[in-house]
Amino acid sequence: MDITIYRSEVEGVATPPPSKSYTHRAFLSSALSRHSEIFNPLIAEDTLATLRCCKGIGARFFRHRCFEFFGCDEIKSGYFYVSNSGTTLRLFMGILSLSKGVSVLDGDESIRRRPNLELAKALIKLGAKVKGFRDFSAPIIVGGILKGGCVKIRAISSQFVSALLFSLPLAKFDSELRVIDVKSKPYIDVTLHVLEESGIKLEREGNTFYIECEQEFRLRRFDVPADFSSASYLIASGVLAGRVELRGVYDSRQGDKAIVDIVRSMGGEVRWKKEDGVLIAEKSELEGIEVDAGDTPDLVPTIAVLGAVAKGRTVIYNAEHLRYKETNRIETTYRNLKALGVEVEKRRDGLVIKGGNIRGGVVDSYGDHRIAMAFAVLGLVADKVTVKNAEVVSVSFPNFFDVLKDLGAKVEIV
Ligand SMILES: O=C(O)C1=C[C@@H](OP(=O)(O)O)[C@@H](O)[C@H](O)C1
Ligand SMILES: C=C(OP(=O)(O)O)C(=O)O
Repeated sequence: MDITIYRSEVEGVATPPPSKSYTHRAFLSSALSRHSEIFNPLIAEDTLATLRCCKGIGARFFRHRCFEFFGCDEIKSGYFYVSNSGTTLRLFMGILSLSKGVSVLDGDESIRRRPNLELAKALIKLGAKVKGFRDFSAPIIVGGILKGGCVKIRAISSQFVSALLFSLPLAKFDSELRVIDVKSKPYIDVTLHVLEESGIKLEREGNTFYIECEQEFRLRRFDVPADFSSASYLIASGVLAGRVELRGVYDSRQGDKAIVDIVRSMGGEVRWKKEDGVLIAEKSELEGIEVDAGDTPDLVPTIAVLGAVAKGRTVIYNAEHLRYKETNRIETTYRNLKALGVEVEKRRDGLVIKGGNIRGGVVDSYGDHRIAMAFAVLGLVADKVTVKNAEVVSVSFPNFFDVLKDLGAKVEIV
């Protein structure tokens, strides 16, 4: 499906979808706990993949006013299809290595390109059996049993650390996990938050985690907060093209709440009344800035489109890990900016964007939800932008185009 966004003003109230990262973790913890209730989870393709995998390991759940879970007695092995979701793949690599049987994990074309080498090596060192192609990209075969112990991991993805933090509390022996060169750190805090709520005990000294063995997950209830990566597209719409008031946006441990400070430092008018969960973004003149994206890789497409409109240069650095996402986002962001006439330079660890000159044109999501949403927002201030393969928004924000339309954007299915 291709979608055209015409230059238009936005004005109104919207509610961003629930957090994808929190939903994955809350579902997984519920699948490992006896009985729990998850309120306001994100229902989108990535989190449906996690739900399917939860069912695969033996959990049962019912959807009524919330998701009510009855966790598995023992972790079942089998065939697990994670669709497009890297988080699901990594979390379940850890969990399935606790099962006696042999499992196969696979996903779509994009998942098959994403590397899992360091996680596979750590799991093998701790007693699991893992087999896969070069870089241990999917399809991967995972078998037990993860025993625990000491391991050091170079974390080009924080998801490797999250996978170990979720699985090692169920291992037979205590573990010591030393993490080096970690990227996307705040996602580890999100993991620790859900583990705390699940009654899991672990100690942290800097980048080393000490994890007790043979623990029990005891999540009872979890309320999923709004997603700040998804909110970033709506905030960007407000500062570029009118006024957007977001509701239900309370504070949480998501690193991507940094979008508020990033937009402010570009000169954007954003007010966040945390206690009320209200965030207002209003049209402003933006100026280019330098952004360290080490902790917030998912914000990069949003920052890049803001940089394309801002006066002066926007430099995004410390973002090598963008190469290992749904697409190589340094490349796909670069290509789309070029297609819209923006002056942009690719670097090993990011992008340099000279803002100001955008023309309409055709861009491609390349099958990446964040690229589709960020470039749709740019359409609000260009003559006319067509986003090819825009249906991928279903991965994290299924009603994105409806929300944009309700805010007044001119959106047309081509
Ligand atoms: O754990 C998570 O929920 C995520 C971690 C991040 O990935 P990396 O740690 O691989 O950078 C982020 O990009 C992804 O969208 C979600
Ligand atoms: C990279 C992302 O997710 P995942 O790693 O779970 O595929 C994302 O949502 O931008």
